[in-house]
Amino acid sequence: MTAGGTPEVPVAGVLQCLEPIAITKQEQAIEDLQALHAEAAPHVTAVSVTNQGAQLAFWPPALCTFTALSSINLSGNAITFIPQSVQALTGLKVLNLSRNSLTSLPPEVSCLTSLTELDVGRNQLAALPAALCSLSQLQVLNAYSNQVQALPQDFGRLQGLVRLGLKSNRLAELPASFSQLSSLVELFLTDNQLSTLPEGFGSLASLVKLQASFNPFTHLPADLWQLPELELFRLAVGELQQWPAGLAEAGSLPKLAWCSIGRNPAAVDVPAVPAALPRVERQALQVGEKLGQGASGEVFLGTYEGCTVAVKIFIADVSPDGSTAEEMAINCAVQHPNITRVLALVTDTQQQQQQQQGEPAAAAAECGGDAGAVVGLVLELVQGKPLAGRPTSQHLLRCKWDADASFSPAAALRICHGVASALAYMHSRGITHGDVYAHNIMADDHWRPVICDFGASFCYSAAADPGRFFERMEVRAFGLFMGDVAARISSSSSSSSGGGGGGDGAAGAAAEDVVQQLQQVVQQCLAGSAMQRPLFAQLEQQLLGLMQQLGVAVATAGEVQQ
Ligand SMILES: Nc1ncnc2c1ncn2[C@@H]1O[C@H](COP(=O)(O)OP(=O)(O)OP(=O)(O)O)[C@@H](O)[C@H]1O
Repeated sequence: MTAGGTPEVPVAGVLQCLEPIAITKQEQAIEDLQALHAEAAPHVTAVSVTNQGAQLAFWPPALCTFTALSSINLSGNAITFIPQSVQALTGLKVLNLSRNSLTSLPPEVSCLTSLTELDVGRNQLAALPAALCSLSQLQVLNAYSNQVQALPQDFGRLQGLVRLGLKSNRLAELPASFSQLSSLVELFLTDNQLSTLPEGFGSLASLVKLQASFNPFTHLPADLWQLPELELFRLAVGELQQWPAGLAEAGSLPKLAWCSIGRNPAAVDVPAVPAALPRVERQALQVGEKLGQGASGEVFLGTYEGCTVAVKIFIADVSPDGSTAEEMAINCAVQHPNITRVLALVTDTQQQQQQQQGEPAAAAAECGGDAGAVVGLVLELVQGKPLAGRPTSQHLLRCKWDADASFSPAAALRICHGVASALAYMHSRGITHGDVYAHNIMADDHWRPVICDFGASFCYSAAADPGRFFERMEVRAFGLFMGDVAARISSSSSSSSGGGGGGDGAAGAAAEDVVQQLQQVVQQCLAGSAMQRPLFAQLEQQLLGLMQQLGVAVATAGEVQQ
């Protein structure tokens, strides 16, 4: 508990004084609690009792006498209801009640007129009260993992909402007023029962991120394709029969850069995993240090047939952006020097037996219809690390780069050329990566980039996409990536290798000229009209031309070729 100007106070002790019966376990005790309460109540601005091992069985009513409170965090307790007296907390701005046992919210929440953030995720709410809709200051509402079946009809009155989390509920439709949420930037609808979105959805003029995979969408409103700011659209695993043709020509979704539509009838089936690909039993693999972890799996250093490799073990049979089986199948289908190479499938016979006996098991996927519980991939080890960190909610859809990340002109060109080459290869086979970000691109000592993570990838029919919308969309993601790399070019960078590192005099001027040209290529990729963007094959050639101007060699696996 913190109070402006007063020392930090162990909150569990204060709450014990206020509501002895509310705490089932108590780990701390302090002296003279009554005096402390009397002194502290008017000043305390924040209370946090969370994950301390001391579970609150219910909301301590006396907490509502702390009228100076602006933040309450009671997440991870066993609270079943919020008392009516909560109405006194008119100055409360942040309320976190996630991971409790709430079955409803009282109408008195409408009195929390200063509330800007409300987190009621992972409870047992069957509905959100209509009273919530009067919270005009509310910017963040998180209600993921509940059992909400419908939103109040007036939901659109929440016009200050910027971030709305409704993942893993039972929503079958959204109210018509939803289109009035004009400030909404991030919307999470993954894993509901939605078969469409309301007409007028295209009025969400601020929407940048729309996560809507794992819904039985059969159709989408026509105006959705006009969303002017939408950059990320996840729509995997649904019933969508057709992706509208002509989106590129119509100037639709001008800022879309990341998309996934895998496992919809509108996508093309992924290729079968080659039968000749070796399989190795999980128990027979030597696995060591963890190299990384993402939403879909954990990656370890391992040994396979005497070679050091990376072993990716999937943590569930679905990932936030699609299914693990499709991710594996697509990764197996692509072979390119700038794409992480699959050496073998990892199987788990024990797990397969458990599944056959009807026991729950961890991730296991049928790859291409062939038998066996495939739980992971043996991958060629990339000697290097991801170029940047994942985007955080603070950096909405933009990777987190180290403050000192810098590239020589040569290194930057090698990276950009390698990625363009890999994406040209993928799109020539009708595959969209779907997640082109610096955090999914690793680079080795020679600045050979390697694209990994096919969790959002999908196959499409080039014939049904004559304007090449999917490719031009992904060119925008590449342009954003390339812009980040170009912004970190320094002619004095120690990343220089293979010539063309800049330096003094004529060489320096040539490097500067090339960097300027690279910036122009970035701008072409970011063109507001998709049809004006170049395709990856052109980009690969343009970047190769820049490398040649600077005398830079293409970096390939294990060697640098002139
Ligand atoms: N072939 C490889 N060689 C070395 N390290 C690797 C390799 N593949 C992945 N890694 C490491 O493991 C991390 C996670 O891998 P990956 O991005 O494939 O997982 P993910 O669960 O799909 O992630 P995301 O949350 O982005 O979907 C990478 O960021 C990287 O650090």
